[in-house]
Amino acid sequence: MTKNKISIIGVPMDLGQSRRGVDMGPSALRYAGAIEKLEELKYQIYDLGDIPIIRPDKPNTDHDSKLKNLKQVVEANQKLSEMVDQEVTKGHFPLIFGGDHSIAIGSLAGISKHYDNLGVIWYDAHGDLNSSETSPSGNIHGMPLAVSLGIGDDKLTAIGDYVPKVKPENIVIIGARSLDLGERELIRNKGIQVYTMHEIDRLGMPAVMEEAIGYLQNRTDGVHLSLDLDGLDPSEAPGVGTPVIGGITYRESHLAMEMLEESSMLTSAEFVEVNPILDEKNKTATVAVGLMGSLFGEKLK
Ligand SMILES: NC(=[NH2+])NCCC[C@H](N)C(=O)O
Ligand SMILES: [Mn+2]
Ligand SMILES: [Mn+2]
Repeated sequence: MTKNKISIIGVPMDLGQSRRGVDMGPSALRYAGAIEKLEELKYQIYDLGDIPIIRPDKPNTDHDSKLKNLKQVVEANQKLSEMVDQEVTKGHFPLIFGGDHSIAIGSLAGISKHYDNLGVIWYDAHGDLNSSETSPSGNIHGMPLAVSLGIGDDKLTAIGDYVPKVKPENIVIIGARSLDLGERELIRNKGIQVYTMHEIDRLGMPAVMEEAIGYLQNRTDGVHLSLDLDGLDPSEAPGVGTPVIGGITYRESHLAMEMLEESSMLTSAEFVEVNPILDEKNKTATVAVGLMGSLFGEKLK
């Protein structure tokens, strides 16, 4: 990692989807020793705590767009984008703890204004490329990557006051195995680079990461890692709200993190979708903290 100051921001958000528990993700990650691990690796940690999320009395749906809890998701992401922006301005590495994946809207809004060509690695079973028209669920956690491309509800795309946040050719999706029809169409039309489980099985993780890193190195001036724990196989990361079998293994994920750290290209990261209520003895947060170790330079010898 090029920076030695890390700013941690927790986002206890579960309003981008319908299962309770993912709002406890930041606590679970802290409980699993995230801060201690990074301190061991000699980083200076600035823990900004968790941002307040206003929970409505009952889940609400926007009448025109069927999006769930739109108002609260917009407010939280606006706040997150401002905080992230400040930390990047200070020269710190922003590390965001989710929360459901809708928080990537705020992370990317805060980070990307500092780069001409921000690269994004989307490590996930899903594409999160839906809009209100294509979403099967109305869950905003299935939309953040589309929103960052400028596609979706104006209230979401306008966060941070500029559109779009990322260019399709600067995105690499890794681990996809559940893509809705509209998402596939968008991937095809925009030429987004996707390594599905098919490519990971066929080429192997080392070749996939080498290719992905080479691809981004040539075209970006910073790279954000958005790691959804459901990218991993649910046998190894069971504490997630939308598990999909046939995922990336723990070992492959460690290797991916190590290769990213060797590339020194990463400028920000987030770990999302940890749901301790659905978990087994905090296994998923523990896996996430292990991966953070590799991402930030922990070595076996
Ligand atoms: N971040 C996630 N876990 N996203 C899951 C999205 C699932 C589905 N594609 C949807 O739009 O509802
Ligand atoms: Mn996912
Ligand atoms: Mn996701």
